[in-house]
Amino acid sequence: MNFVEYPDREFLTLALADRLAGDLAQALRQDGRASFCVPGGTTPGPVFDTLSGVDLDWSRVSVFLNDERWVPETSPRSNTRLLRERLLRSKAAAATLVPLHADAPLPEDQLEALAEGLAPHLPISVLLLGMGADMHVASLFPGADRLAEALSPQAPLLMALRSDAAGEPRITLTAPVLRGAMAIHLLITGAEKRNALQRAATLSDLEAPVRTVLANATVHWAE
Ligand SMILES: O=C(O)[C@H](O)[C@@H](O)[C@H](O)[C@H](O)COP(=O)(O)O
Repeated sequence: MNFVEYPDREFLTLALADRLAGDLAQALRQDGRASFCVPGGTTPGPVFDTLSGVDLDWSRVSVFLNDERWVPETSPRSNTRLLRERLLRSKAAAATLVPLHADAPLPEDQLEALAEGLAPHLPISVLLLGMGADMHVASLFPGADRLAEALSPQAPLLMALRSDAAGEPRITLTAPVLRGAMAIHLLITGAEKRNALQRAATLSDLEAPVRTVLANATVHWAE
């Protein structure tokens, strides 16, 4: 793991957006297309704001979430809504959104169709992840009902998981899909998450699911 500490959050935002844009540009040069997998939650908004204005051939970039909360897009908890409002606008409006949500009561109802839509965009060229203070990434929560299966090398691309900490049911990319990314960046802020990351070193993957991507990740941190 490569740990990069920034003087403040604004510095982090600009430097990380620059790094992600560079990785995406490299993937476009190499493969003619790029896939960009991003987190929801509260931390990445400013990075999305900056990236959305970056000059890049966004028309050849597909964008999808690490995970989605099974709520309608009108909900303030919808990660898809966050993506549309903060990333897929300005220059990045030309990117293609690969959905991780559809209108159905349960994620299981749509899992197969969503996985079929996602498969052509894999492997992930550039992966950005957030992390909770409980050391979850995507919706791989410690204690989630099907966590062991989602961490296993044989896991399907997408799974529906439930855990008390998550609130609503989740749909999430699984560990092998996340680990298969060409470039992996983890964005965390604040002392609590930094301490959690240090603690993860002494725990198992089931206790600290973030471990599943750490070996090849660059961690970007600011207070
Ligand atoms: O839907 C989600 O909740 C996310 O994709 C999740 O994995 C997120 O990255 C972490 O929970 C950190 O969230 P914060 O940035 O809000 O702390």
